[in-house]
Amino acid sequence: MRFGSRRLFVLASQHSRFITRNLKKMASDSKRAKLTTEQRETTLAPLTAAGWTTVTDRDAIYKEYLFKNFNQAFGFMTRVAMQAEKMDHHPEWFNVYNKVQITLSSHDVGGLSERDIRLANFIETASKSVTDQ
Ligand SMILES: C[C@H](O)[C@H](O)[C@H]1CNC2=NC(N)=NC(=O)C2=N1
Repeated sequence: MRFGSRRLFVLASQHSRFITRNLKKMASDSKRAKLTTEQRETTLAPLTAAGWTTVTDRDAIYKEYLFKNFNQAFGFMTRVAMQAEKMDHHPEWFNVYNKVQITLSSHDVGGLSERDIRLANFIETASKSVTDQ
């Protein structure tokens, strides 16, 4: 079978779009999937060291933050809320005065995913930036 250069160009372009689409799909699928055992070992270790614990009755992580007062707690929550909206990934949380209790889990996959790890790491940074003031 012989192809003219125009036909070859069209085929190459289609192929390249096909590859790009599949790579993107694979990347978003893995972000949406539950964490593998190996991912849990590497990504949860630093969070555990920072005080996050795994929840006993479900596949989720939890941490309680204590701030100086309500203003500081709510400032922290505001930062987290804006990031959560940006990520379309939202915490389960409870606040009384200076206390914020946070549970993270991906409802769509029924457990921990990369999005929980990313949000937890953001939350760690946000808590530090608020208490540093
Ligand atoms: C419709 C909307 O995109 C979904 O409900 C999003 C919103 N935020 C979410 N947050 C969390 N933690 N898990 C989800 O599965 C989830 N899904």
